Amino acid sequence: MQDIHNMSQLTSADLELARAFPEGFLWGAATASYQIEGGAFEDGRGSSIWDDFSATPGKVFQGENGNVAADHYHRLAEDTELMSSLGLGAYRFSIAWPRILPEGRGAINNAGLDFYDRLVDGLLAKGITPYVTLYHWDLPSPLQQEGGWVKRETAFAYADFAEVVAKRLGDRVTNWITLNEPWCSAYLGYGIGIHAPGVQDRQAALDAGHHLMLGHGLAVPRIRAHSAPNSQVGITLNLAHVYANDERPETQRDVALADAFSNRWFLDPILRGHYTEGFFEQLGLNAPPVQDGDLATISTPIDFLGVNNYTRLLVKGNTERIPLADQVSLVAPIPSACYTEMGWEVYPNGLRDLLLRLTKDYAVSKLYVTENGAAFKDAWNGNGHVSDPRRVDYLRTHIAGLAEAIQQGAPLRGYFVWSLMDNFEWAEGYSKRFGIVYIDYPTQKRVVKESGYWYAGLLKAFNQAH
Ligand SMILES: OC[C@@H]1[C@@H](O)[C@H](O)[C@@H](O)c2nc(CNc3ccccc3)cn21
Repeated sequence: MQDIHNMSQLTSADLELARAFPEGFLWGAATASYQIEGGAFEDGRGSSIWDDFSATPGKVFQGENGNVAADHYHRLAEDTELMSSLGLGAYRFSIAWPRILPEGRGAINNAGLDFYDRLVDGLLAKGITPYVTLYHWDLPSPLQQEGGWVKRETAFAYADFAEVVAKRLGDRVTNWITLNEPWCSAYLGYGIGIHAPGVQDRQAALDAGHHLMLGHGLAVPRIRAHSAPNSQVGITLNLAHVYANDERPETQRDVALADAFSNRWFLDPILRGHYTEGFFEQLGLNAPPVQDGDLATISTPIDFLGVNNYTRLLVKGNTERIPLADQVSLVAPIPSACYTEMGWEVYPNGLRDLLLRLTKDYAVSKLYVTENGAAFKDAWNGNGHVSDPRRVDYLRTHIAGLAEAIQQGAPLRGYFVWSLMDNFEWAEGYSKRFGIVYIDYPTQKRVVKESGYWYAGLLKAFNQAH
């Protein structure tokens, strides 16, 4: 891979931005197993709920699936070389539970562990620090057949899975993320059913959310027991700062509701040891099946909070009726604002303000932005690189917000751009591209985008400044 650092077109302001970050700040990129690996039926891998969901007509854009994806399963050497050429300090990836325990529990598939062994060793050989997400939504199908995350037993199966992986990789992996976005797993997967497993039952979402958090709490000590003493364990939550569209009382009321549903549902149990007061009533639902000791387990101390953020929430109070927490009306698209291909408003200050709120309201010792990025209409004409100026601007403005947050006291230790490469975007299939590297799926060619050159240049400037 040619040295791509010299091709970046950084402005003098970009160089100054790179220098604004403290020594030791970690720059990385993130992916997830089902979204990039492919190799869906190889070397003993079992089926996941996303294999099943993708195979269900009407669930995924054009019936697309992760059978091949970006074929990462067969391209470890090429892709780790690509990461190295970008100058990444870290790489966040997830473990496919069905590769390790095809039945969800019981028999271990060593070929699955061998794949991640090779990946970790490849990263370390190139000086790239692995950040391992143990669960990024690909629950083994047999566990869903028993009820999945609405069943308490799944939390215990997850902790067993986490220990199997930590036993194999814990001598080399020192950065662990138990879950990616339990809010999405619970609400999108079990509440409104637009993600796997496609259940539409809001009470089930609460129950699943509780068991996901229980699994997190059960797994933390199991991971620590098999990792080096200097290891750190955290969890990644998708969070968004909530803004009021006006000063009306109903807007203030709905801002609190939106914050409870979007953020505090998981922040409060994990970091404060209790659910938000009145939360279940605000949803018009029953409490999940909390057992004695659960909240103590869920709030077991963690070393960092991973934050996935892409946009903000702008709330306009509803005067006609008092909405339920998950039915707050958001402000319609604003003519003067910019939106990504996902329909998400581009609002860089939202990431800064979110990090400052977390610093102010929650006792987090360390924060990482474990995902931030944007989908735009990227095209490649078959030669040269891919021009994606809107993504360059998205990254530039959001990263500038990180520097402000650090300056104002946020204990931010690193940033992972979503994503290293274009990939399977869940129900959107391959129609949405988030990568800083373009994937030409018919040929599986990797084409660094303008944003990839820019990010590589920023990382080089940062390294030169320290
Ligand atoms: O949608 C982009 C990424 C996705 O590819 C990742 O797998 C996932 O971790 C991820 N989370 C968000 C933010 N959360 C979210 C909220 C509503 C719908 C979908 C995602 C964005 N993304």
